[in-house]
Amino acid sequence: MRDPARLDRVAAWQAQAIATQFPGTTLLVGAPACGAVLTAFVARHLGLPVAFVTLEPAPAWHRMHVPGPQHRAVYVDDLICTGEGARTAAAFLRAQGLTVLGVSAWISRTALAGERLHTLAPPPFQTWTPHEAAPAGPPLHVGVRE
Ligand SMILES: O=C(O)c1cc(=O)[nH]c(=O)n1[C@@H]1O[C@H](COP(=O)(O)O)[C@@H](O)[C@H]1O
Repeated sequence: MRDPARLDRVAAWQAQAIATQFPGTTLLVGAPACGAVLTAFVARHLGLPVAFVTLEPAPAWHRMHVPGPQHRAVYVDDLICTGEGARTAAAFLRAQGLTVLGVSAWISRTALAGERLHTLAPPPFQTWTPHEAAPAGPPLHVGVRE
């Protein structure tokens, strides 16, 4: 999402969902790249600290914050597609001694069995074919898979 003000509105909604669905959360863990940006926005609404994971070449903490094992963490992302990233991250957090309360996302293609998943909107994804030229009217989705 390119507009920070709009991102913040969704982040506020996601923060409210996390407060309701995952009470007792002490840390938000952001997915790589855009997930990290989103997570910082969400955390600001909850007054919680953040940490970020990198998944390639192997799961690791981003050096900005290596949290202790006492945390009760929620993994935050915008979209869950195959669920592989979320699963890998959750396994990493547990291996680091943290308690994983669940995963919060906007929408997911998978139920993410074995993890507690909460999404802002129900499945399924709506998928668009990228357009080269503007269609007769909005919306125009360029290079977007989901
Ligand atoms: O840009 C992306 O990484 C991305 C593009 C897209 O169209 N769909 C999509 O799910 N993603 C990201 O891919 C990650 C989820 O992929 P899975 O690990 O397959 O569930 C999330 O971090 C999403 O933000």
